[in-house]
Amino acid sequence: MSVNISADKGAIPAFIQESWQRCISKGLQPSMMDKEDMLGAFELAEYHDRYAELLYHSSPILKEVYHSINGLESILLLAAPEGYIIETVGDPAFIRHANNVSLRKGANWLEESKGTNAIGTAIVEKNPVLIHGSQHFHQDNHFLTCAASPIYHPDGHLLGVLNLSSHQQNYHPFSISLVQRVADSIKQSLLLSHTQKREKNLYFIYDSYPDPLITLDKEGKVTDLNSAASHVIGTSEKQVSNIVSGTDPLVLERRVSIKGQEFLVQTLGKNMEHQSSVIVRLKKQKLIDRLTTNRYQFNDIISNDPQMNQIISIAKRASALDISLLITGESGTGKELFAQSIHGYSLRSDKPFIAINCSAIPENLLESELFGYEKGAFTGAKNGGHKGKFEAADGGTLFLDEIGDMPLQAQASLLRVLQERCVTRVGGHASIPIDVRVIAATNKDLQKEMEAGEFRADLFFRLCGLSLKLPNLRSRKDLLLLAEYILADLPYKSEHTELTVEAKTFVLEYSWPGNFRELQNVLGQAAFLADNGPITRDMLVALCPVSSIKNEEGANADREPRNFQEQETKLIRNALERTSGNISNAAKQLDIGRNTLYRKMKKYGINFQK
Ligand SMILES: Nc1ncnc2c1ncn2[C@@H]1O[C@H](COP(=O)(O)OP(=O)(O)OP(=O)(O)O)[C@@H](O)[C@H]1O
Repeated sequence: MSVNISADKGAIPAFIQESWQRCISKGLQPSMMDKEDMLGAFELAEYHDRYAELLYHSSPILKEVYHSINGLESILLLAAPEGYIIETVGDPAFIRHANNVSLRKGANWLEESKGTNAIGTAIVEKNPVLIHGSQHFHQDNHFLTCAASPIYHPDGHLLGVLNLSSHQQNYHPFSISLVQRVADSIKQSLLLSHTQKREKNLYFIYDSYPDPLITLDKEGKVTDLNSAASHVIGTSEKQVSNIVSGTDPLVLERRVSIKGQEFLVQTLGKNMEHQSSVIVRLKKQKLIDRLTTNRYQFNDIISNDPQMNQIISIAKRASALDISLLITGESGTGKELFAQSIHGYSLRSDKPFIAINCSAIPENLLESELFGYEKGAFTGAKNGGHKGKFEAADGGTLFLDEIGDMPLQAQASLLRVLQERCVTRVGGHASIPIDVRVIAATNKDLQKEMEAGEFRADLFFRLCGLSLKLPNLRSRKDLLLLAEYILADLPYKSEHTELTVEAKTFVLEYSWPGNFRELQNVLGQAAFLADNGPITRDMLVALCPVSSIKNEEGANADREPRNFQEQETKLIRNALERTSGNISNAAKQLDIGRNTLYRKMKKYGINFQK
């Protein structure tokens, strides 16, 4: 046969003409088959191993389909993506004909081997194809009519090809849709088994998760608990319900006490597959201290605020010097974040970072926690004695959080340790040398505390080799950036989780007394409330105490902007003030284009003078 593409053009589908062209360009000849590419028994067995999952899911389906088309003198074949036939089910009489052209297990039916044919061309086209009679490139195959469909793995890669072949006089228009549907059934079967495996894995993770996990339905009824939860709480439905009762999916964290142990109850969010259920995690709280491994680095500090950036650069320089540091700032401004980053940036970074919250430890235990104790030092002291935090932090950094709350007696002992660079355990005599850098932090005004006689001035000067005062959130110029960062980091965000213009105004106007932590908490709850939609001003207002709205513009600021225009005008004025009238920067902060900003300034009659 000579392949006359132009003569047949009208009747022959374009993809077949293209296939013929490929065959010709590879030097194939319609009248002559190339040498057979046939797998040996051993290689075929290897293919069976490689495609065991496909064979497992398709074999029963192929048998069932064949059963329903039995009598049509046909053969169903499964080929690997490499073109080799790995499974056949068919009419014995037809199988003999098929054998004559190597339409059998082990043979390769890529276009390179067999010219235009349903298996090879479906692999090229990545779509179901029908190749009928003389549309086959090789003359020997003209007696066939074949339909083939690719089978895709649930993750999208080509897993094989399903082919139905018959005598061309038995051609039936349903053949292509039949192979397509069978290929789909095989894919569904694979998908189901993958989902089941995934669910099993998820359940395994849920059940073996080290913290107690409890699942609640939308009415707040307990539907499941993992092994850790049954171990900690017991399996009595009443006990479990008591612990989670009142769990509001919008309240992300609260504390409970179970058998004398403190737990943080955290709502992990909606279970997406069962829209309305909620998973609650109980996280064990260490009351006394946090033996923190160093977690944060300077890179983790989000900032586009000039003042904050300057503090970061000072803190980096101070990291290298082994001086003591005092970090001050309101609660939630990032004092511990800085302390950890400084440690991570210093030459002590491979040594321990130990944090201790001076306000969380009962007064009579603070010294033994800091300096350790010898056996029998006090009632309840462990027999072998105990290392204190100074010894535990040896070589590294000790972070004394809430130093402003340290009792005076402990302050005196701390001063001695800092001066002598040695600790003596409570109840002991030996002086143990220590090499520890101290970083202290407080949200109190130590100056006032000193004036009131509550804080020792000599200790203050010891601690304050350098002081870093962290700005509060309301004075920062990068509030919207922080908000964006927090939203982007939420596990349950969607592409629509963003602040509306009015909500952005609110973020800029609210005074955020709880600083970063409050912003994080409010946005986390709002995103949850928004249920994958935009976060509105109303949602934020509902989550924040109204009394904390900033009051910057004298008498007029007593009231809320009345409408959208007023809000937008205020938002624009604020942005221009913050950027000293720099249009590009203001537009960037507002997340709008420069031209839009000019247009809006004109519209609202804003004439900002630098
Ligand atoms: N600029 C920032 N970038 C990224 N995360 C921040 C930033 N500021 C604060 N945070 C985060 O806010 C939370 C509170 O920070 P941190 O605990 O360091 O504050 P703090 O000032 O020590 O608070 P407190 O005085 O209540 O102990 C932490 O999760 C911290 O990671």
